Amino acid sequence: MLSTLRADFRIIFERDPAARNLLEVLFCYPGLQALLFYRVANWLHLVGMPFIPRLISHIARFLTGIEIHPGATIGQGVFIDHGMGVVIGETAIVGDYALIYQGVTLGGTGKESGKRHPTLGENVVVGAGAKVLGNIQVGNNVRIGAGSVVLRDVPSNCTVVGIPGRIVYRSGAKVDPLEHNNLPDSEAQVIRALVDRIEVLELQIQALQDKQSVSKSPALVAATSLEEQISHDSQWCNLRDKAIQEFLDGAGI
Ligand SMILES: CC(=O)SCCNC(=O)CCNC(=O)[C@H](O)C(C)(C)COP(=O)(O)OP(=O)(O)OC[C@H]1O[C@@H](n2cnc3c(N)ncnc32)[C@H](O)[C@@H]1OP(=O)(O)O
Ligand SMILES: N[C@@H](CO)C(=O)O
Repeated sequence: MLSTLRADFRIIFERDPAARNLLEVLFCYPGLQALLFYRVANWLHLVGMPFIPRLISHIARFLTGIEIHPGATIGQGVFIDHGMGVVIGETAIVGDYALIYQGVTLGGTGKESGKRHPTLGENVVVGAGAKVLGNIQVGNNVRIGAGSVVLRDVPSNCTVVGIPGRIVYRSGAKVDPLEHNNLPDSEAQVIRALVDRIEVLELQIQALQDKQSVSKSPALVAATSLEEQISHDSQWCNLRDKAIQEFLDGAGI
C-alpha cells in the first residue's frame, strides 16, 4: 500500500511540468486526493464493509470532482490530471502508470451487466473528455485522443482518436484510414463491366447467327422447297380439275 501511494505521488512530478513542489502536489492535485480516498474505500470494499466505501467515494467526489467507484481496480502510479468530471465505474480496471485527464469516463454502455466497464493496460493515456465505454480491452501504451469515444478493443501501442474511436497509429506506424491498398479499383471495375457487357453482346450475336443459320439449314431449305412444290402442285391440280370440269360441262357429260 505504501509503495503504491509513493508511486501515485511521484508520478505527478514525472508527468506534469506544472508540478512544482510537495506541498503544491499534496494540496492542489485533486487527482492525487481522489486516489488517496479511493485506496481507502477500495480496501474497505474488498474486506466487505457495506456503505462506508461508497460514502467515502461520494465525499471524495464532493471534494475533488472525481468519482471513482470503490469496486474499481486501479494500479499504482496512476495520475488523474486536473480531474474534474472524471468518472471511473465499478468494474473498470486501470493498469499501472495510466494518465487520465479531466472529463474522462471509464463507463458502461448501459447495455451490459456484470463486468461492464473497460480494462486499461499499463501506461495508457486517456485525453481530456474521452469516453471509454463497455467491457472492452485497451492494451498497454495506448493513447486515446481528447474527446474520443472508444467502444471497441484497442491493441497495445496504438493511438486512437475520434468518435467512434479509430486507430491512427499502430506500433509507431501511421494507419491509413482509407487503407489505400484495399481501395476499390474503379478503373478495373469499369473495364470488368465493359468486358461483361461485351460477353453478353457476343452471346446475343451468336444466338442471332445460330437462328439465321438454322433458318438456312439444308433441312429447312428442303422443307421450304417441298412446301412450295406442294403448293405449286396443288394449284396445278386445281387448274387441271377446273379444266376437266369445264370440258365435261361443255360436252354435256
Ligand atoms: C490544461 C490541459 O492541458 S488539460 C490536458 C488536455 N490534454 C489532453 O487531454 C491530451 C490528450 N492527447 C491527445 O489527444 C493527443 O493528440 C494524442 C495523445 C492523441 C496524440 O497521440 P499521438 O500518437 O502523438 O498522435 P498525433 O499527435 O501524431 O496525431 C495523430 C493523428 O490524430 C489526430 N488527432 C490527435 N489528437 C486528436 C483528437 N483528440 N481528436 C481527433 N484527432 C486527433 C492528429 O491530428 C493526427 O492526424 P493526422 O495524422 O491526420 O495529422
Ligand atoms: N498539467 C498538464 C496538462 O494541463 C500541463 O501543465 O501541461
